[in-house]
Amino acid sequence: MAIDLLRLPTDSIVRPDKDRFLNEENPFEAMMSRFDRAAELLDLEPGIYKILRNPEKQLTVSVPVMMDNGDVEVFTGYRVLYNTSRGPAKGGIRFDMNVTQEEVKALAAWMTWKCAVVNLPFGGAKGGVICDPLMDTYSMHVGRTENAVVTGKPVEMGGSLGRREATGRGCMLVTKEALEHLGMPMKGATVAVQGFGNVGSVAAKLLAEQGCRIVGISDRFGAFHNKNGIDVDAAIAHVKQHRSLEGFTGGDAIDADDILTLEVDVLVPAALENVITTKNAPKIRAKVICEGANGPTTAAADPILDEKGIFVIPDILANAGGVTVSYFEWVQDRMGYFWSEAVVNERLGDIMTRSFQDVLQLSKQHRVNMRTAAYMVSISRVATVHRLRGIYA
Ligand SMILES: NC(=O)C1=CN([C@@H]2O[C@H](COP(=O)(O)OP(=O)(O)OC[C@H]3O[C@@H](n4cnc5c(N)ncnc54)[C@H](O)[C@@H]3O)[C@@H](O)[C@H]2O)C=CC1
Ligand SMILES: O=C(O)CCC(=O)C(=O)O
Repeated sequence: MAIDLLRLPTDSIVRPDKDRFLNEENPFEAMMSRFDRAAELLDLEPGIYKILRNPEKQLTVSVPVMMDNGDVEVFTGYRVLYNTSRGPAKGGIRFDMNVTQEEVKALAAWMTWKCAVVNLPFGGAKGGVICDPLMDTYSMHVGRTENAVVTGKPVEMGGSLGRREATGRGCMLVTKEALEHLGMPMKGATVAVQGFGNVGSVAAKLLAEQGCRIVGISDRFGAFHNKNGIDVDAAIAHVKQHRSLEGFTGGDAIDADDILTLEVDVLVPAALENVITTKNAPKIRAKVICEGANGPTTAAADPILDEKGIFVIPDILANAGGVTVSYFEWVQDRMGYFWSEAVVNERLGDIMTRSFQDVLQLSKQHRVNMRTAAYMVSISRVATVHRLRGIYA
């Protein structure tokens, strides 16, 4: 028989010490400490608090793959369904040799909060496995073409126009909102971008189109500074030709770490987790940080950025443009009717702007930073559905 967690006395809850970071770089702990802060401010009831601190389901799988040479290799993969109360668990699969279960758990939780902060009818999940994308294999299993099951597909196969640019576009849109809120003009605002792949290069291009001056860019192979403004199209063309920024001549080469500490209006970390830590946070000189990557700032670095008065647009909001257009892709596939790129971008704009304003309003109301406010918006939306559907739904 199920115990009604809501009826337990509050003092039976052991809340972890929110100021204690066992491992600054453990992404799941980072997620949890932010979750705890928001849950406390929301005065979340004990039952829902406990439910939301744990993934619904975790699976470890062995995936057999027939290699090109005919040999069969078996790869380990993880799938974490963090929460499905708001809808099917959305979240891609990370293909990487270094995936860990803790990382997949954190990414699945972030997908839950990300989908909720932009109010998509999805829960959150993530997977990690080492092989090529699976849509053909999945379609083979179900005996028909299942376009709606995989998002980020080529447009010719049921993908959405605008998906490739969506995450970078979302970064540009929330940066625009943030600068307007802070009374800083977009035109002439200086920007540094770490990571020049899908998210970073598109964010740089779209911010430049809005009048910003991109003074620093970097990727795994090089970092460049140009106080007069980098020609972003030339940098994109360079990467297209050489597959990296190495050898780019449109700026002075600088140390890779220095991209994060340039004196700029806006810093866009769009490469990796855990790049802003207690070590370098005191040296960061940006006024606004737009987190294009998932988890670029450690939880222990948050208070340092707060003390410096840096306005951080948190990852679960800043990079939610990608999952939003993936949602649009799912909707279009289910209808079998596809929107023009202008319609996709307009609807993305509506969602990103409204979500930014929802978070900003709560941040003012509770006098908390944007990250805590974003978690509060998400957690309260997920918690509401648990209450409406019954606590165990
Ligand atoms: N692509 C998407 O739609 C979304 C991506 N994200 C997150 O954004 C981040 C970037 O994703 P993508 O742009 O799609 O990946 P990508 O693989 O296209 O680009 C990654 C970029 O980061 C650079 N990079 C890697 N290590 C670096 C280092 N040590 N220093 C500087 N640059 C480094 C790479 O050289 C590359 O330019 C990831 O954290 C990803 O999880 C989040 C939401 C959606
Ligand atoms: O739903 C998608 O397209 C993936 C989005 C994603 O991986 C993320 O937001 O971290």
